[in-house]
Amino acid sequence: MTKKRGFEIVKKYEGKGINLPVRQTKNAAGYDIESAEDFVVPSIWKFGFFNVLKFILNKGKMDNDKLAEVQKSIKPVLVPTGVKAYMQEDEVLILANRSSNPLKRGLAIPNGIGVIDADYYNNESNEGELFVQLINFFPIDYKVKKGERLAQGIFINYLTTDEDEGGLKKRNGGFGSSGI
Ligand SMILES: O=c1ccn([C@H]2C[C@H](O)[C@@H](COP(=O)(O)OP(=O)(O)OP(=O)(O)O)O2)c(=O)[nH]1
Ligand SMILES: [Mg+2]
Repeated sequence: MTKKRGFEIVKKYEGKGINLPVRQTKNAAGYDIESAEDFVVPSIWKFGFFNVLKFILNKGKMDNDKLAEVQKSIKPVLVPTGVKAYMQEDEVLILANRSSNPLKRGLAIPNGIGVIDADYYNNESNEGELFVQLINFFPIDYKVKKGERLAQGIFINYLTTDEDEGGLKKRNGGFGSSGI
């Protein structure tokens, strides 16, 4: 069988009990993607609240170091999955949240959806490992268990405009690797 699309375990997590994503029901669109580790998604309030309050009381003025500290405390986390996805050149894997996540766990994907490009697979910086970007808007930290299903991956085709042959850059990572 020629390989068209699928998931593989990245080298770093070989032999570490990672499950490849599966669909739960016959016609489910999404392959459920699990956390590769126990992981804490800190509440955005826990560390940020008092700093934000100070910021407001200070009428929006804050020195750069303090501001960096505030932003860091509210930053989303990248949960490792231990898996990478291969697909055809005209395909993309969409990482969508599970609808139960905001309701039951306060977990949201702040980038809306994750876009996993076909050329992310086996990139030289992280081998193409998928990461789920999350924030926790509930007031207490959320403890993710290894193997907990956090997001779902949906493979789709994408279209390109006339005479577009693609960019010239080589993908060597994610999360801003192509520049500002
Ligand atoms: O939720 C996500 C979103 C992205 N990625 C990886 C795969 C994707 O191919 C790469 C780049 O994503 P995107 O193009 O959305 O982010 P960017 O900020 O534009 O980064 P880059 O400059 O690397 O393209 O990061 C993930 O692992 N999870
Ligand atoms: Mg990009």
